[in-house]
Amino acid sequence: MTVIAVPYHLDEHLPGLELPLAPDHTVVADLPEGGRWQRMAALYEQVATLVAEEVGAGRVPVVLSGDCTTSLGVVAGLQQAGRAPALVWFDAHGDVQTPETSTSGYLGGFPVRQLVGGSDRTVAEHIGLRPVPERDVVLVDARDLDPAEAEYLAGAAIRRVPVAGLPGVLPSGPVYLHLDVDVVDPEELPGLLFPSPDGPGLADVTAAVHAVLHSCDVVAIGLACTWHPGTGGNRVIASLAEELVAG
Ligand SMILES: NC(=[NH2+])NCCC[C@H](N)C(=O)O
Repeated sequence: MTVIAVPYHLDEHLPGLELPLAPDHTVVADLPEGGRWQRMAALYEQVATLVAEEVGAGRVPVVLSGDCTTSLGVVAGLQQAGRAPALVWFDAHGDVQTPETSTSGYLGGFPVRQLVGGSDRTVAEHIGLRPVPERDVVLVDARDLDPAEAEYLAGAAIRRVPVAGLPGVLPSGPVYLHLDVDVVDPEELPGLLFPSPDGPGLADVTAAVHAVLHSCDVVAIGLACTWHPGTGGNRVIASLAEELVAG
């Protein structure tokens, strides 16, 4: 394992973001002037390069960031290293928005759709990210879907399961395990940017993550620390984060 910190929320540097693990590497980039996706593309290019190097050296990167879009760089890095992964994506949200369908305009609601080849293509084109087939994507507990997301998922090959339904759908090849902490019920994890009620508890999420780590060939992990800085999420999530590096 190797812990990589990317202390950003989208293109915004958050040097004070509390992370639940001490990093071996921290990615900080001089981002160009320009559109937000162009700025994020410059950041994720560095993430991809570092992930590819670490994977090439036989290590499993655990990438900590403040959002879910950093996953674009992680998956591109895995592809560069010859380990094109399936995705097991824990998140309260679907993250399958597009510029046309998003009513909030929140760019952090796009990354799964970008990973399967849709939505805004700026980052994918800049860093050479190839589409992950929809059938290789499992959304775990995406309980908070916008109407356009529900409509898209109803016609897509992406699978969606509750935490307890995971054992039946685990992929057999290399896996990128993504964990947006907002999958956890907000009663147990206050301070989330996008709290979504009625989620699984921390113990159930930890058990499910443990099962993925032990049943799949997990080649990289992304931990999206989507909390407001200063709200103590890093402490609540500490034992779950330790589980990720224990492997
Ligand atoms: N992974 C997340 N926290 N995503 C938040 C997305 C919220 C909402 N679905 C939107 O697109 O605006």
